[in-house]
Amino acid sequence: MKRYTISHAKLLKEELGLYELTVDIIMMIRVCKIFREGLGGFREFQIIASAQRKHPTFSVWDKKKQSRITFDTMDFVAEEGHFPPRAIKIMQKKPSWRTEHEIQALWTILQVLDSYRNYEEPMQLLLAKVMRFERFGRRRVIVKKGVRGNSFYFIYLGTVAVTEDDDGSSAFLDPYPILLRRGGCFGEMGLQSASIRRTTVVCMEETEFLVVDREDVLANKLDQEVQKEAQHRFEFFRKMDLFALWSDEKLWQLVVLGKTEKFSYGQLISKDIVKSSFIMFVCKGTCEVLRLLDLGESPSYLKWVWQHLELIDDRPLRRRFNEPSPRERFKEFQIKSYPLQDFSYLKLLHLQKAWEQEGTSVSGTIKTSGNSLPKLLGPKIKSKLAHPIKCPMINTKFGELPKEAAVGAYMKIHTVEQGEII
Ligand SMILES: Nc1ncnc2c1ncn2[C@@H]1O[C@@H]2COP(=O)(O)O[C@H]2[C@H]1O
Repeated sequence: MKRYTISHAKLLKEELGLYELTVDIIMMIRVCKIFREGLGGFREFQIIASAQRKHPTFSVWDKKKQSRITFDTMDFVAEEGHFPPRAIKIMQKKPSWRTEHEIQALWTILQVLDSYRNYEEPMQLLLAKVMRFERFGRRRVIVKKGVRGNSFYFIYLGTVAVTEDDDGSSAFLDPYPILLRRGGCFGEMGLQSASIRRTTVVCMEETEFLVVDREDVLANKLDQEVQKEAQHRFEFFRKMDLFALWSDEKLWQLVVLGKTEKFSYGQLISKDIVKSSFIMFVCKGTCEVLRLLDLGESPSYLKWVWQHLELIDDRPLRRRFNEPSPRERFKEFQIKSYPLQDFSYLKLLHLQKAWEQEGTSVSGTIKTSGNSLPKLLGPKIKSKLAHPIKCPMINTKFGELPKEAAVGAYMKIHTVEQGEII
């Protein structure tokens, strides 16, 4: 009995020791976490704090506390483009701890982001309530293809690339990676369900994000707003003739793949629609498709400009631009005049044989009009400006062109109406 009592006490002591050790470990983890968070904030401050401050701080004597309170004005100013430190501080708080006033302040700052403004105001305020701030360096993978994810990201500063590989390395080798910049967003599917990521997103430079986590979305009833918006998109597609034969299930798959974007009057939607990887449906309003007629890309414009400049400058015209020889142009014309596919090589062989048989020379039959200058303009310009012109030049495909003469014009080629597709 005695022996049993001793061993029981020993066991109890051992268990207590284990308990104390566990408590110590938990305590240490908590302390480390607090330090980490503190240092994170300090690092952000160091990055953001400007090197040249005029009147960075001022202090007042607090009578109650009998101590000096120091106030750093730079806390309220962000270095150009960075997320303001005051907003970072608000975003470090739990959503439920953020006051109405703070949410309103965040809402104002976030208006610079196009993708944020796309949402209706109630949704914008809810997002401001739950967002957290993150900053990551170049090459950091934010979302990994094939991995389940439940966060949605707004880009406040910097650039990310969307890639098909797992580690995002292809973005640094690809001459034309898919890039998302300030004001863009990605991972929106993570808001509706913890879905598998379709692509990898990697930072191309130091990038600042505002992140929305799914658990915060659910806790703050944001999912209802997201659902409302998705329902709206579903109804829009349902009315379109194009999807008349699609089942509801298929249409929902399309709905979750897309997002609604708003553009103001005169705002550029896409610089080169041919290179865009999106299909756009116009839900409201109209937009215009313009074609740029870049005169700098036109050899005849270049020739025309130089014809006029040579009159002033008195230099040989042909030296100025790399126009192909008439023979080359004729060959190219004959090749192009063949219909069907690109059998250029065979066509050229065939043509050469034909010329050999006929014993004709192509250059003999073509005359260039390049040296024939407009007679009327000549004397007038010459008499006005007898000295050579010095002006900044740009290099084009066909030779040098005075910078001022590198002009172009946009031509409207189509208007896309509500319910139509780009
Ligand atoms: N071609 C693309 N252009 C821009 N963004 C894309 C493209 N493909 C995927 N994405 C975004 O990259 C994200 C990767 O994670 P998700 O699949 O959750 O959501 C994806 C989209 O938000």
